[in-house]
Amino acid sequence: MRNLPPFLREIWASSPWLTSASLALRLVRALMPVATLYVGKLIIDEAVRLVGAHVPHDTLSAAWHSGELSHLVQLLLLEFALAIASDLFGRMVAYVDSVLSEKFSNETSIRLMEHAATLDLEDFEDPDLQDQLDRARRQTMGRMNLLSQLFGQAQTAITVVSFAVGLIAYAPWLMLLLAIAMIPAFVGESHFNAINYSLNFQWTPERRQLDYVRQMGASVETAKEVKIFNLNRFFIERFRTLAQQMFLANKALAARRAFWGTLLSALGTLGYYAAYVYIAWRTVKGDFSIGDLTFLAGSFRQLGNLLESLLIGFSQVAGQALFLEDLYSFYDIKPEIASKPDASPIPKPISCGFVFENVGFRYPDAEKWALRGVEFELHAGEVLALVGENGAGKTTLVKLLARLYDPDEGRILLDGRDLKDYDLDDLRANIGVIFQDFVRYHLSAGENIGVGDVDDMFNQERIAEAARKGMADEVIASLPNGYDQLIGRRFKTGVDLSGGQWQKIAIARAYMRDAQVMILDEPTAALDARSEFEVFQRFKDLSEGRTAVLISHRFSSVRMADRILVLANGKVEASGTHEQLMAQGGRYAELFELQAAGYR
Ligand SMILES: Nc1ncnc2c1ncn2[C@@H]1O[C@H](COP(=O)(O)OP(=O)(O)OP(=O)(O)O)[C@@H](O)[C@H]1O
Repeated sequence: MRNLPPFLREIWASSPWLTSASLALRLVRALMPVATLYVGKLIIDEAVRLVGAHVPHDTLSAAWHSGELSHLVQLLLLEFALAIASDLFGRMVAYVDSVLSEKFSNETSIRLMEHAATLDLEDFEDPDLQDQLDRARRQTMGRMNLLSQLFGQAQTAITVVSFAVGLIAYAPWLMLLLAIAMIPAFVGESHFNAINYSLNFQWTPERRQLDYVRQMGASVETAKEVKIFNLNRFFIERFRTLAQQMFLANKALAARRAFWGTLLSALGTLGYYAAYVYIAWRTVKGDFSIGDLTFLAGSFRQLGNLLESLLIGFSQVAGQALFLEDLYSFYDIKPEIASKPDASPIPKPISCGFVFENVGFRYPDAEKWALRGVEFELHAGEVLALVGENGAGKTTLVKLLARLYDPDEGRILLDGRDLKDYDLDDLRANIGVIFQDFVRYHLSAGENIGVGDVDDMFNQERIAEAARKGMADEVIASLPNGYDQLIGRRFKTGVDLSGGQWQKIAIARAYMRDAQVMILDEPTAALDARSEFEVFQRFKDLSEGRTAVLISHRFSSVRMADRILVLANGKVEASGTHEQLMAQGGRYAELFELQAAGYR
């Protein structure tokens, strides 16, 4: 329940106007049932009175002209107006609620995205966080009816009070009977809600797996391989097994809930009929009029239903509010990698470069150090190549440079100051990295390059310039709509590119950034030999005055670098120019020879 106040505050913040309108409409609507029923009682009493008053009733016109019917007609008109107004208000409430819910849900989604953007890469790689994010994401969709439900509860509560006031006037202790009869149903509902939540919570990893399997089984990204390896049946089988377990657990709960729900609500019904018997008896005795009987019986029936729905609704609201926990605990996660309050801007230009001092880093929950005792300098203005076998730690080193992670041991200096002292956004703005698993944005070709510098995203000249540098200009020239061509096959008008063409676009994106430090992490693996040669030739030329890091397994490219760092098992094993390393005859020479031999 403690999540409800912030929830209500957010609803209010998303639109004070709509929230007030919804509440005001509901308040009026809440009083209508009792008014309608009371007018009904007056109608019956009046009709009964007229029966005894011997109104001429041979024809309607005779009765009408006697003037005796006018009060009855007024009452009937009032009842009619109430019925129309009640319907109208009901529809207005539904309209306002749906607009408000939509607005609230959009704003929650935006807030979720904004918060997710502040989190560390480490957080994203944590399966627990992914579970939480998954549940939080569902909240934005699923909590829309919580709003209506919550407001509906307030409305019902007002109606209940209005009925109760009427009833207490006639028979106070009957109210008590009714309330007591409802309690077991309420307790039962609350109990099952709690179980339902914990079941949902427990099953989050499985549900994510289900989503994953479903996506793998039927998505454009996987279709090729799924067909070739005939994986359909494998995925379907896995889905079936997982889904079946969840289905059985949910089914068992639903069955228990239905059984106990029926039993406990029968108690409520018993209370109602006990009261009915009592009212009927008092009417027969002459304490109540026929109108009173209908009013009381109607009030009782409605009050009973309302109390039940209020109590059940209350426990449902409580159940739904439990789910808000996920949303708010997601908001509570704070990133560890952030700028210090007095962070400095990145020096322009960088004069000395980066120094790694005894740097060690271990991925969360990993036993093995990805990097340990790493010491080297990356001088300003040099082109440094990183080589090493798979898993040696090359990409990790680059991630530390861009502060996607912070070292667990040692420190990284930039121009003599710890990297943590600099402004994080400014650091990232000064580093252009293209990772080996770069993103293929299903946007236009121009936007794919433009995202390298979002502030200048629509500057056609700069985009064309970056495309030229990254050799993407030829790719784009061949597209039907040039820079405006949607690429990727997710959307209908999209045109897909070859692996190498995507890479050229990604490289152009890095040039778009125009950063002081350029990093290419194996971006050329899919390029043909000629393109790769050219990319590196240009990379070296265009890196004039910039600091550049290049990761590649192709030694023909690596040898162009000013200096080469050989990484092995998370350590720097050797460094020097191509010639020096060849002369040393270590791992570098060995790998180089291996590759060269393949070409002879
Ligand atoms: N996100 C991650 N979470 C946990 N461990 C990781 C993660 N990324 C990499 N590792 C581990 O860290 C070590 C270094 O990985 P890294 O990606 O830096 O290697 P690499 O030299 O770039 O390899 P490759 O040539 O295959 O790209 C590996 O042992 C790898 O298993």
